[in-house]
Amino acid sequence: MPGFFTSVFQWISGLFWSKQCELAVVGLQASGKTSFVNVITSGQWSEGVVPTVAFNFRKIRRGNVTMKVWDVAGQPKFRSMWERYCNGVDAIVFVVDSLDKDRFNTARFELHQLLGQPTLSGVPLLVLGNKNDLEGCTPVNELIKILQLDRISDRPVSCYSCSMKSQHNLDIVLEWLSNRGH
Ligand SMILES: Nc1nc2c(ncn2[C@@H]2O[C@H](COP(=O)(O)OP(=O)(O)OP(=O)(O)O)[C@@H](O)[C@H]2O)c(=O)[nH]1
Ligand SMILES: [Mg+2]
Repeated sequence: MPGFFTSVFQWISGLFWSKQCELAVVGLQASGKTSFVNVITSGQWSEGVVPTVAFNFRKIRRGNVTMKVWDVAGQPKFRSMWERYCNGVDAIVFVVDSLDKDRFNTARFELHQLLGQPTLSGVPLLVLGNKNDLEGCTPVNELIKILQLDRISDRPVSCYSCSMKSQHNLDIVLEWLSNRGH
């Protein structure tokens, strides 16, 4: 019986507290953006993802939160599209391969170039240092320095080390995202 009351309470509170959250997921190619979207959509990890061409759009429901997700391609020829998909979202998710040290400078350049767009002023930013299941990954405090996240002062910024493969830290990532809903 308590279970019945709990679920009725959850249903009623869902009517009042249901939220919408629109996200754009960007970052260099092969950082794990599509893997992130797959895992939060279906809870399923799969090695067999193909590079995204242009973008994918997904709509998912997690508890009382409905998320609309733009998964944008990361290859150089697609990066000029990032601003268009980030415009008007509740949060930008920037995914970094935390092992790919050779491309950290490029990731920092592309991130700050994007955030400098006047249309994106104030949009909250979540940076994910992905692939922390692999040995040699860069810890979150180093990523914050390398990507110069401490210099961003015009918006809320968070950074987590995580893994789509092991799903480490995805609970706090989802919690952060649900708090961006309206
Ligand atoms: N070990 C490990 N591999 C991962 C993880 N996340 C993604 N990968 C692998 O990284 C590769 C690229 O993943 P994608 O999700 O396609 O990357 P993407 O950022 O969507 O790439 P583009 O669509 O080209 O921009 C794939 O081989 C994934 O299996 C992770 O957390 N751990
Ligand atoms: Mg992709």
